Amino acid sequence: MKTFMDKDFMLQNEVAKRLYHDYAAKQPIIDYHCHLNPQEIYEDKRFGNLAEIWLYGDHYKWRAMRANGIEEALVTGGPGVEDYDRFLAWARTVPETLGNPLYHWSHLELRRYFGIEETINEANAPIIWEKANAVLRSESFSVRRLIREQQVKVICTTDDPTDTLEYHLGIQGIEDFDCLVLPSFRPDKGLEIRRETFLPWVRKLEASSGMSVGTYEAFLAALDSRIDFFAKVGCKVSDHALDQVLYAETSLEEASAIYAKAMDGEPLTLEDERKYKTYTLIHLGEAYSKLGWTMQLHIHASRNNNSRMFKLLGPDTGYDSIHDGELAYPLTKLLDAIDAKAGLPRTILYSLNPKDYEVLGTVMGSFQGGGVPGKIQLGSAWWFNDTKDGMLEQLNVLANFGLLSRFVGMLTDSRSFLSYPRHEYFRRILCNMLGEWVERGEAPDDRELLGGMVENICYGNAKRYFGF
Ligand SMILES: O=C(O)[C@@H](O)[C@H](O)[C@H](O)C(=O)CO
Repeated sequence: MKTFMDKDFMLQNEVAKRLYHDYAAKQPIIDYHCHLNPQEIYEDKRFGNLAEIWLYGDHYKWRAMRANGIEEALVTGGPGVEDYDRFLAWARTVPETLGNPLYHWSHLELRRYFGIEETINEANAPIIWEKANAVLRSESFSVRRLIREQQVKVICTTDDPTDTLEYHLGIQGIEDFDCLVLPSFRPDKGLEIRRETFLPWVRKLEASSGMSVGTYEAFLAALDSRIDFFAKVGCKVSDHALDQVLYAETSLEEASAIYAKAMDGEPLTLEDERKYKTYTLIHLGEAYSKLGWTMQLHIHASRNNNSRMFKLLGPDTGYDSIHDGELAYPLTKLLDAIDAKAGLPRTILYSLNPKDYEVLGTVMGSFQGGGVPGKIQLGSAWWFNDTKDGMLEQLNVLANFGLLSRFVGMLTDSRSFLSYPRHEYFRRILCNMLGEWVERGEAPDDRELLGGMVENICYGNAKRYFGF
């Protein structure tokens, strides 16, 4: 019987062990999509205790705690609730998460950052709390030190077009920090024309660009000016949440009239939204293509389902789920329209719904080319799918429908600085899958072929693909 989480964790054969230890483990990390706060990197934040760094923003853990019957005050905090109380509630929950990646991630994080090998449970909570906090209090434990020690070479945060990017600019001036911290252009609030956030956001765009937004064409010009600003700060990636993929044939005149209705506070129909989003996304896709940026499309999330808790806690607090909806038709039409305008940019297609993988795996093939290896990517197993089974499913679909060897690999998509072991988790799963192919005689035991593939998927492909 294998020891829990030893050096060969999740590596079930000799080829897998060799591929991981000799190739994957040595590769630096490019985390091209996450939700880390650039201000905390710039200020080199230190953390007061394990609850602060582990529980303050991680809605993955919050969901598990709620499912375990932990009262909300101990999940997201409340009057009179001490940090240790929250940590103890999490320590009580971890044993119940066995089978969920949180069990593996939590133990990996204690090992990798704190050298703690105790099993997480209520009995061990005091010693874990004491040991981890002693490390957190040490002079060397800061955000930038964490990033450096994990060999993270690129971080792409998720940023609103109206953001000043002051901290990204500030980080560029830090001499002894060799990690690129780049913004990602995420204009969701400028696309959601039927939401109450739209008009206030347009005013923010007007202020941040210093440009008029009185007409739709002026709005697009203001957006373009923010794209240019982001590019000057080093941005190479855009990102869109397409909770539903909408497409409708339209024109500048129609989109302009819809924008004018929105600016006058008039109600819009779903058809209006389809047309507005279509024209705006085509415009943005053309801009991304001209800049050589990568366009990420995050499809089929159902967000903030619990309206009662949304009012209390806001977005990204663990009340989301997998959405479904029409995909093949609107997505192929949208991608084709962008491609016809200026050639599709490098595009990564993520879906939160694994039933979409085969559709995405074949849609990819309709738009490859331009001399760019892996130009269109099937995005890594996202959010609820970044489990062992979910990662294997995405890797197998990509291998069956496209070129696994050209995959740009894993990302953390996290708000926590302790999440880089998710890359290790992915790398171990990838190496074990390839090792199993060799063990079954389905792949040659060719060190150069397999080792090179592993190094590329872990790091090399992303470095070349994004142009970091
Ligand atoms: O980028 C997104 O929209 C999602 O990843 C979302 O931010 C979610 O809260 C998340 O981070 C899941 O890992």
